[in-house]
Amino acid sequence: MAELAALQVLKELVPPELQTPRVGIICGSGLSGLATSLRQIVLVSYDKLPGFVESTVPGHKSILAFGLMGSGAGVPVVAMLGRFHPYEGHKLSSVVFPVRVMAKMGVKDIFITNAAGALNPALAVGTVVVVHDHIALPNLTGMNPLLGPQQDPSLPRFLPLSDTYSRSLRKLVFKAAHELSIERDALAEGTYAWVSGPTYETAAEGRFLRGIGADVVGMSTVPEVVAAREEGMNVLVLSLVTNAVVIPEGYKSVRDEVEAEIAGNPKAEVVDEVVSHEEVLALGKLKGGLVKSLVEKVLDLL
Ligand SMILES: O=P(O)(O)O[C@H]1O[C@H](CO)[C@@H](O)[C@H]1O
Ligand SMILES: Nc1nc2[nH]cnc2c(=O)[nH]1
Repeated sequence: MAELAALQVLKELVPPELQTPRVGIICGSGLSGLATSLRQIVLVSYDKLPGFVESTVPGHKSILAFGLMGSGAGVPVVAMLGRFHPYEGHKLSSVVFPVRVMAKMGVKDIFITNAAGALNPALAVGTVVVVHDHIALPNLTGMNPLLGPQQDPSLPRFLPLSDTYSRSLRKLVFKAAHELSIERDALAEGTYAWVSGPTYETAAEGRFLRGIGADVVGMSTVPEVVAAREEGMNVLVLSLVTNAVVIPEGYKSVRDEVEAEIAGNPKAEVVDEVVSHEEVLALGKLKGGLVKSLVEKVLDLL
C-alpha cells in the first residue's frame, strides 16, 4: 500500500504523541492561517513524503502540520496547509492521497475548508457555508476519484454518498457559532458544486449551476470528501464565500445597445465585476479568522 511509505517517514519525523491525530484539516485557498494556533507544532514538507505531490497554487503551502488545537489539553490534529487540485495536472489519486494517509494515521473526523464563489444571491461575500450536499459534474461524467481497480478490497466498491456530510459535525458548527456569538448571517448552509476549473464560470454556467441547485462553486473538496467517506471518516466541509459568481438576470443585447446609440439614446455601459484569485486570497486573509474560530470551537465541542 503506497500510504505505508509516507507513514514510515512520518513515524521518523513526528513525535509519538502527535502521530495519531484525531482530526484532519485541509486548508483552502488563503486559509492556511487556520493552523497558526497549533501548539507543539511540527511541520513536514510534502517533498519528504512519498506519494505527496506539490501544491503549486498561490495561497497553498506544500506543508503538513501536526500539533494540538483547541482549548485545554487540545485535540491532536494534522493539517494540510495546501491542497492538490486536478487542474494543476495532478492525478485524482494524488489529489486524495493525503486523505488516505490521514485515514491510516487514525484520523476519524476530517474538516475540509475551501474558498468558493457564491451562486446563491442570498450569500454575501465573507459568509461561511456549512456544506450539506454537493453536485459534482466531474464525478458523474468520468472524473470520479474512485474510478479504477480497487486499491483496498476491504473498502466498498459502490459507495453511497447520500449522507456524506456528518449531521452531528454540522450541528456542532452552529453550536460553536452560538457560543462564539457569531451573527446569524455570517453562517449559512448550502450545496457545493465541484467544477474542474481552472477557468471561473461564465454567466451562463453560473446560471446553470444555480439552476440545478448549487449555492456555492469551487474547484476542489469533492474528491477529498469522496475518499474520506470511502475511508470511513466523518466529513465536515466549510466553504468561505470569497466572491459572487456574477449571474446577470438576462443577456444585455448589443443590438439594443447599438440601436439606442443610433437613436441618440446611449445607455450607460454596465461593467460586470471580474473575479480573480488575488481577490479570493484577499478575502481569505480578511475572513479566515472566522473559519479558524469555528474550527477551534468545534474541536472543543467534539
Ligand atoms: O478550493 P480551494 O483550494 O480553496 O481554492 C479555490 O480558489 C481557487 C480559485 O480562486 C480554486 O482552486 C478554487 O477551488
Ligand atoms: N469555480 C470557482 N471556484 C472559485 N473559488 C473561489 N471563487 C470561485 C468561483 O467563483 N468559481
